[in-house]
Amino acid sequence: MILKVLEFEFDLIVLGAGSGGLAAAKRAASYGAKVAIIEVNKIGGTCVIRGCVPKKLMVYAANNRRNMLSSEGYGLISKEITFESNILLKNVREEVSRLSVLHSNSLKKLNVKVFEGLGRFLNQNTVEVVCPKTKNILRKVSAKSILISVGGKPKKLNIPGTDFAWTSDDIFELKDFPKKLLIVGGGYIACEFASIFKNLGTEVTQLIRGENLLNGFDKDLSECLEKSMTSLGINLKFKNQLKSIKKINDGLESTLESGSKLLTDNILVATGREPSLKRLNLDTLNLKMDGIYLEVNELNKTSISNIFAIGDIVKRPNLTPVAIEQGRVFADNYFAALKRKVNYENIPKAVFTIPEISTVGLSEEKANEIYSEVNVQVFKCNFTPMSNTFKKNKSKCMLKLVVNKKNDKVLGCHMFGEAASEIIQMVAVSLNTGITKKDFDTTMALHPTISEEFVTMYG
Ligand SMILES: Cc1cc2nc3c(=O)[nH]c(=O)nc-3n(C[C@H](O)[C@H](O)[C@H](O)COP(=O)(O)OP(=O)(O)OC[C@H]3O[C@@H](n4cnc5c(N)ncnc54)[C@H](O)[C@@H]3O)c2cc1C
Ligand SMILES: NC(=O)c1ccc[n+]([C@@H]2O[C@H](COP(=O)([O-])OP(=O)(O)OC[C@H]3O[C@@H](n4cnc5c(N)ncnc54)[C@H](O)[C@@H]3O)[C@@H](O)[C@H]2O)c1
Repeated sequence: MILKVLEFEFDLIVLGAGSGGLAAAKRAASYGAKVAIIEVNKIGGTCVIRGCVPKKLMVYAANNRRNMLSSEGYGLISKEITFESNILLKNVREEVSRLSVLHSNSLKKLNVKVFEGLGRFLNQNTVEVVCPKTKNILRKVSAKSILISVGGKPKKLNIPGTDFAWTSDDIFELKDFPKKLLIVGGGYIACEFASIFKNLGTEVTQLIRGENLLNGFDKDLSECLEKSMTSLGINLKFKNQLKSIKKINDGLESTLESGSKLLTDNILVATGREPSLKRLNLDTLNLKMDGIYLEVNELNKTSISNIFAIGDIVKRPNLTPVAIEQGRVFADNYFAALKRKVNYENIPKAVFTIPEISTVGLSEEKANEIYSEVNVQVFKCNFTPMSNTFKKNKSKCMLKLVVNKKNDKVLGCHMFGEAASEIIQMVAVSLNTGITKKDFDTTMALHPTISEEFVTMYG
């Protein structure tokens, strides 16, 4: 019997040109694979277009204004600081477009074929590209393997008037900042935008369903952030929920579970994200699911052997570096037989509030749960950083090490304060090599810095 070898137009189709998809397409093409990438929006995905990058640029704006407002003690006196939000928003959009073009150009250089439109499955080797507006089918594309990297979208609240509220996607389309804003949620996006808007002059109320900010982070971090946000004048309302939204003249009236009402210009709902799988026509494939996520094995292979999935559609930390690494590891294994695995240990995380939060490894609570409280030792210090000496706002910083008493291994490192994210990136390297508390103690301090406290903390 002669087996017929199927001919496909491409070696790989990548669905979605975001953090993961771009990384995988570029790496696969660098091995000589014939790659097509399908994108329904701008090239770049959530991180570049409506996530990490535009958000961080806004954080820089907020940080600058905060410093300008509190620099009199340093002899820096500015009579009036006006914030033209339209300028910031326009500049951010221009930068994002520039980065999108850079990504497109690098795809071109690598001979990756870009199809603009919505990709959806016809079968396990074929995808059709559809115009999202007219729904016309533009093209059919086939490949030996397909990588799904379509990312996620914000969850909406199922309450009356929900469509009046913004999600994070809408923030980057604004022409101006609102004067009064209600933010719903206590996670990453809610805290980051509460900090951005408040530091740029908006009156902010934040509504949190639970008792703490940033559930799952070390308790000391969430407590530090709560104190700092309160002292900044953010109105934090815990153990309350949004029940309905009504449009009143130019504003929005929110009714809360407690019965009280709030009038603001706008509402930002930041209550989590979900995989964006609905438009892929996945019913034709019957892929196995893991709850709302696609089920994959450790090589990111789905239940169909030539289809892979990475990024925010799989049940792993939904962060850009994770999506990028999954994309690269997929391409290294599939196109260069490298036998690599993604290392999910000690993923550093940061919440870009002002001051910011960063963390790597186990929280004190998680370490106690795993190793039992008697085996865990905590080293912690709180102090006012020198940079705040002449400032009115004397925000403190907090540094913490969680150590396994039995073998002296550092299990977790947490920080609240300026440059916390920059510092924790380096600590993550050390944790991955199994650093002990003694290694910290025998490292010379760099003075005067905030991070020197990490090597001078004694129990
Ligand atoms: C406001 C915000 C701030 C964030 N800040 C950070 C941060 O500071 N640090 C960090 O590490 N992470 C951050 N993240 C998370 C990070 O952006 C995501 O984890 C990351 O972008 C996921 O990459 P991905 O490749 O899975 O998907 P995405 O980057 O979302 O890319 C998916 C792409 O697929 C496209 N697509 C969807 N469906 C189809 C289809 N059917 N056909 C064709 N194309 C399709 C989409 O248009 C999109 O471009 C943030 C997220 C948000 C929302
Ligand atoms: N700095 C960063 O790395 C960064 C920044 C932004 C987003 N992200 C990524 O994007 C993801 C999504 O961010 P996010 O802030 O939307 O999600 P999140 O999971 O961090 O926080 C969601 C918040 O909404 C609350 N919530 C959920 N359902 C609710 C409901 N029905 N009513 C009221 N509150 C509700 C949760 O208790 C939680 O406080 C993050 O988990 C993270 O992976 C990362």
